[in-house]
This record gives sequence, C-alpha cells and structure tokens, in this order.
Amino acid sequence: EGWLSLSHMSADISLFPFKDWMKCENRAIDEHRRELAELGHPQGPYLTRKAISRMIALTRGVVCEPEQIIIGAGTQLLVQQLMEMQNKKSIIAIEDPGYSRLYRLLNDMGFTVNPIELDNKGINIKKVESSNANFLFVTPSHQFPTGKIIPVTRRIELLNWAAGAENRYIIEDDYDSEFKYETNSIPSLQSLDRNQRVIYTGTFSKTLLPGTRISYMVLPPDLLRKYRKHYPDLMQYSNSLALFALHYFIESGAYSRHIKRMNHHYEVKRNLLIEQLRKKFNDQVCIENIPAGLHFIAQFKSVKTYDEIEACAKEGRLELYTMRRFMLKNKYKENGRIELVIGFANIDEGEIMEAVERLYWVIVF
Ligand SMILES: Cc1ncc(COP(=O)(O)O)c(/C=N/[C@@H](CCC(=O)O)COc2ccccc2)c1O
Repeated sequence: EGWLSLSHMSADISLFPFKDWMKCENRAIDEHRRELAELGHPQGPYLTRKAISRMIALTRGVVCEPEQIIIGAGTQLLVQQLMEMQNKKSIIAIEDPGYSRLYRLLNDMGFTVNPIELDNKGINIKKVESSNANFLFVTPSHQFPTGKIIPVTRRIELLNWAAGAENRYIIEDDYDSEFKYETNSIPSLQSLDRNQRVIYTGTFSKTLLPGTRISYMVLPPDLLRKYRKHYPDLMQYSNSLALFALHYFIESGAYSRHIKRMNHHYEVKRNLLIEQLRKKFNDQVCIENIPAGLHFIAQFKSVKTYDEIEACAKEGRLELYTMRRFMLKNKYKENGRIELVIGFANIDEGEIMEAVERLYWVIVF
C-alpha cells in the first residue's frame, strides 16, 4: 500500500480557503493594476508591509513600522541578505539541535558558526557568552526542532547579552509561532528589546500555501539604513500579485479565521497521534508534551541505530525524520534511545492508526 507521512516538512492545505484567496487575488487585480505593471518597492508593497506590521503587533507584540519590514521569498534568502552585509569576521551562535539548512547556509557564506547546546530553558546562555559570538540565531517561541519555549527569564538574559557589547544582534526566528494549543504564545523577544538588537523573522510558509514562499524580516532602524545603503538596487523577490492578495487576505480577517480553524484542526490530530503512540508503545515511548507547532519530539527505547531506523522507515513506506537531521555538532547519543521528529500536518486522522502500526514495526522489529 502507499506511503504514509509523519514528516514535519509540510502543511495541511485541505482546509485552505481557496475561494477567499481567489477573491483577494481578483481584488488585487482590480485595484492595483498600475502597481502590477511596475517593479514595486524593493521591500515589497507598502500596503502588505503595513498589514503584516499591524498583525504581528497584535499577535506577537512586535513593535515596528512598515518601513522596517523586508518581504522576501523565504527565510533563508532574507538571512542571506542580512548576513551578506556583515563583517565576514562575525562569529555566529546557533542552537544545536537546530535548523541545519541555516547552519549550512551560514557556513557556506564563510562565517565561523558555533553550534550551542540547549538546557531545559533553551539555548545555553553561558555557552553563548563563551563562544565570543556577535550574532545569535534563536527560535524562542517554539525551539526548532525540540519545541522548547524559552521562558521570560532566559529571554531577558539573551537581551542583556545582546546589549552587553557593540555590534551584537539576536535573530529571532518566530517560525511556528501561530500554532499554540493550550498556552497562548509568550510575546516575542523583539517586544522586550529596548536596545534595537533583535531582528525578527516570520514566514507564511506553514500558515498559507507553502508554495507561495512569502517570508519577512523586521530590521531595527540602524540595520535598515545599512540595508538600504548596501542594496540600493535590490528588487523584491516575491510576486506582487500574491503580496497584494495577502494584504486583502489579512485585512479581511480571512487569515486570522484560517489560523484559528487550523489550530483546532491540528490540535485534534496531534492529540489523537499522541494518544495512539502512548497506547501502542506504553513505557517504550516518552513524549514531552509541549502543546505547540506542527510536530513534537518522541523518544523511544530501541536497540536499533539511527541508520537502521531510517532504513526500516523507508522499507515500511513511512516518511519519518530523526533528530539526527538536526544535530549540528553533538554526536547523536545512541544510549539505547532514539529521538524522532513526529509531524502531524501530513497525515489524515483516519491514517494515524496505520502510521503508528508501521512505526511500531520500524522501532521494535
Ligand atoms: C527554523 C525554521 N525557520 C524558518 C523556516 C521557514 O523557512 P521559509 O519557508 O524559507 O520561510 C523553517 C522551515 N523549515 C522547513 C524544513 C525544516 C527541515 O529542513 O527539516 C519546514 O518547512 C515547511 C514546513 C511546512 C510547510 C512548509 C514549509 C524552519 O525550520
């Protein structure tokens, strides 16, 4: 029979309001024909940046003007533009386990990148200090991939670190912040920053259609001046029709209605999957129940190596990622336990039982 997927790398678009979206695209064509004929503002249409700045002020406490927002076709591309204009001798600290694509991008750009381990409150601030980094990349609202939510105490420590010397910045990647199932999300790091040292990035990859590739970055004023000087001719990398449509989609309330609907939809699948895993694996599985995001980490007792697990998953036609994908420097420990990143966006409720059966076969046999 066919493949089943516990991948974290997808969004469930079965409930996407395509009719609403089409209406917004039609409005964009009717009301912005002239702008569609031009190249447009390098940071993206002002109207869309205004809608985003009002939205993240409401939902994440982010304080910014539309002028500070740069829209781009993906977080990586925005980070690349940001780091391109920095001193090549800059030292970067990044969470480990963490976002391996970003780790590779920053290494390929020639920076010294120091993977920093996590403690129970998120990135280990002592290790950040001793790494001599001046750029710190964190995912505070839902650490990627462990899901840890950095408490306010540790957020203050991070901000004090950033304020502790010249040319220190924190890049707050607020990925996945829209999906919170019990707690409502802690305000952003950027909302607590009084020294203009936090660069905030967000993306619509998981809340709209992943293919639209619309992400954004909020620069503090001094970095915005530097950006505009460094990139006098840069043209935006997103498509204006989608960006004008997005403006209407947000302003009409369709976006926030969609997020609410998806939160409920995902919470049902998440609870069912956790319940089935616990029923099937009993004390063979340990799930740290952090009620957020579109995946969770599950730790399994298993004599198998990560290689064997990954090979068995393929054989069992189960798309599955292990924690190994995100371990940047630390050798993954094989002390009789393996950790899996269990995504639930790509599986239907009716397939969950079968997926858990296949997973049991992968882990145990
Ligand atoms: C930490 C973090 N920050 C930002 C992003 C988003 O980047 P952007 O789409 O360029 O804005 C990702 C995407 N991470 C991706 C892969 C993670 C991995 O490699 O294992 C998963 O991305 C998607 C998931 C669902 C639907 C669509 C995309 C990120 O893991």
